[in-house]
Amino acid sequence: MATNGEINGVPPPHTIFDTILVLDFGSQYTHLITRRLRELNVYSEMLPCTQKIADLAWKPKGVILSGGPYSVYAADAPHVDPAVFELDVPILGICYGLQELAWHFGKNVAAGEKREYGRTNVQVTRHNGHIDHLFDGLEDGLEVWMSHGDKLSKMPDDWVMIANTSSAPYAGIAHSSKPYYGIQFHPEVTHTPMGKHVIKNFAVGICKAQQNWTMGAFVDKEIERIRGLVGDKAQVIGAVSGGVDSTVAAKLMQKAIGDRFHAVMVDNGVLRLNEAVEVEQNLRKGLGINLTVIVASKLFLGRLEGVSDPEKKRKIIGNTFIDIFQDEAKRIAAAAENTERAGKIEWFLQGTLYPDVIESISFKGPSATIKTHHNVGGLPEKMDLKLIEPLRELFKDEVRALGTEMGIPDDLVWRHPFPGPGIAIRIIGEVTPDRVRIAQEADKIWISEIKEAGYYRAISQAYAAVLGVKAVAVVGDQRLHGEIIHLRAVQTTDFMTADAFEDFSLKWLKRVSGRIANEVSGVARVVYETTSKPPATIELE
Ligand SMILES: Nc1ncnc2c1ncn2[C@@H]1O[C@H](COP(=O)(O)OP(=O)(O)OP(=O)(O)O)[C@@H](O)[C@H]1O
Ligand SMILES: O=c1[nH]c(=O)c2[nH+]cn([C@@H]3O[C@H](COP(=O)(O)O)[C@@H](O)[C@H]3O)c2[nH]1
Ligand SMILES: NC(=O)CC[C@H](N)C(=O)O
Ligand SMILES: [Mg+2]
Repeated sequence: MATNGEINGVPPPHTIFDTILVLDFGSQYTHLITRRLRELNVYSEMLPCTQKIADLAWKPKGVILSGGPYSVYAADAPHVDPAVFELDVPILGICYGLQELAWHFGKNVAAGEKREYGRTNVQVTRHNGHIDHLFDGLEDGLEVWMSHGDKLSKMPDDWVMIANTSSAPYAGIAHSSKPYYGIQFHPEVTHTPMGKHVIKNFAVGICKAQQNWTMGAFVDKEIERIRGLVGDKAQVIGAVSGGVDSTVAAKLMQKAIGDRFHAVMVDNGVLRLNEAVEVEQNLRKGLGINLTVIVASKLFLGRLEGVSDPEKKRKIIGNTFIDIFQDEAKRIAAAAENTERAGKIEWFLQGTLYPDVIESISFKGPSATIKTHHNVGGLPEKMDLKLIEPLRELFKDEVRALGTEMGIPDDLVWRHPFPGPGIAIRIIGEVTPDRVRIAQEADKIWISEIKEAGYYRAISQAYAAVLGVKAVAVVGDQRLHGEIIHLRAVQTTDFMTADAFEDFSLKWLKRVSGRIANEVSGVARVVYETTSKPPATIELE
């Protein structure tokens, strides 16, 4: 079925902004192509390579075919719908994408003698006396990153070579009369320093896509879209943690439908120190969001008593959260029945981001199972609510830019992520009220010192945890058998891999450790973790 995702006559971004369609052949870098385009303020969406062009009810300004692990000549290799060549728009093939174009036009791709992997230099070549527009401004060549084993055995008819390397004659090819291009290198990775320039030449120079994708342009259109979707009466409910995603999504809802959006925050007793009070201040007073905070620390800590297994802790917290949220939703719904200006609660707000969407639609080959995403344990289905996901087209840095655009203060927009199960997975062993207090107080000192030293933004996530084994210390001539505080600070771009932050001096760490040991009662020692992920994970449990 052809659909452009239009709801109540309100069009989605790909019908408003010039859009470059990225077709994914399964490369681990495909999402980066989309990222680079967005950074150039060109809107881009990714779809799997199996996308039928007839099912696409919007027209892209250009199409990029990504890299991928297959060999185009293999029997089970994925191929683009040939209708893509009838769209009459420019096409750029990257790596597998180049090979796919060559295969379509000439079936002349074969296994190379050896893999070409790593950095190399590309020379830009002239044909008809000039270099190709794809390489405008790159006449002197460029350093690129390659990762392929197959190669073009011969140029297809009607194609010309536009770039080469010392070992590969076909680093760049172009159709002689149509705007079709192929490059064997990966312009989307940072190891190709001028790669973004090549992508810009294609998207802006060749496809003529407008560079008008900004959060300033997005915000008004999204507010209109939400209003169209929800209508004049329906109400929306959403779980809000005070984290970046839910806060930005909540602010957008507040701007669109005011108090018909109901934000619910649950104080589960394992939040950061004073977090619930601060979130309430920031969201309700600062941002005007219709927020209810439910204090349920006793219920959560009661159910966690005697539980040491991390997965059990997660389950208990998740289930308790759902119980509380459902009760609150019923209460809000009952109250809503008596108001004239508003209707039923029909929607559930979820802060799904574009990486979640990409993860669930990316091409993983014939045997792939598609992953599903639930931020809050399948609540909307259980409660028979429709899902509203205003951030589902955005990457995290776009969410931050959108937050700033809507006047959300920097310390909220740049806040480190905090896991749903909170401090419960930062205490090894049983979660007791005293251990929670120790973790919270130590974390407060750790984070405030990090902020004061100017490290907060350079660090992706930092926290203090309780190791749950005791050590001996001497405090005021008294023997203390106390807790060991574990400090963690990591740098990461995607939270899949991470490195321990290494810019702290030992002197600075010693001072902060001293503060924690002296100021937090019950602490005997303080350690800083240097393990990266993998093998470790970011959280302790
Ligand atoms: N204490 C809480 N009260 C209400 N909702 C919560 C709470 N903890 C988590 N949630 C819900 O779970 C979702 C997922 O949390 P997640 O940490 O992934 O996102 P976030 O908190 O919005 O942003 P960030 O990734 O910056 O922490 C939140 O968006 C929110 O809807
Ligand atoms: O909402 C959440 N519920 C969880 O159960 C959970 N476990 C880990 N995390 C967060 O995920 C990122 C990666 O963490 P790990 O390296 O520990 O797996 C980090 O940002 C973690 O904080 C969670 N977030
Ligand atoms: N990175 C890629 O797209 C590789 C394409 C193809 N599998 C090759 O090895 O040549
Ligand atoms: Mg969070």
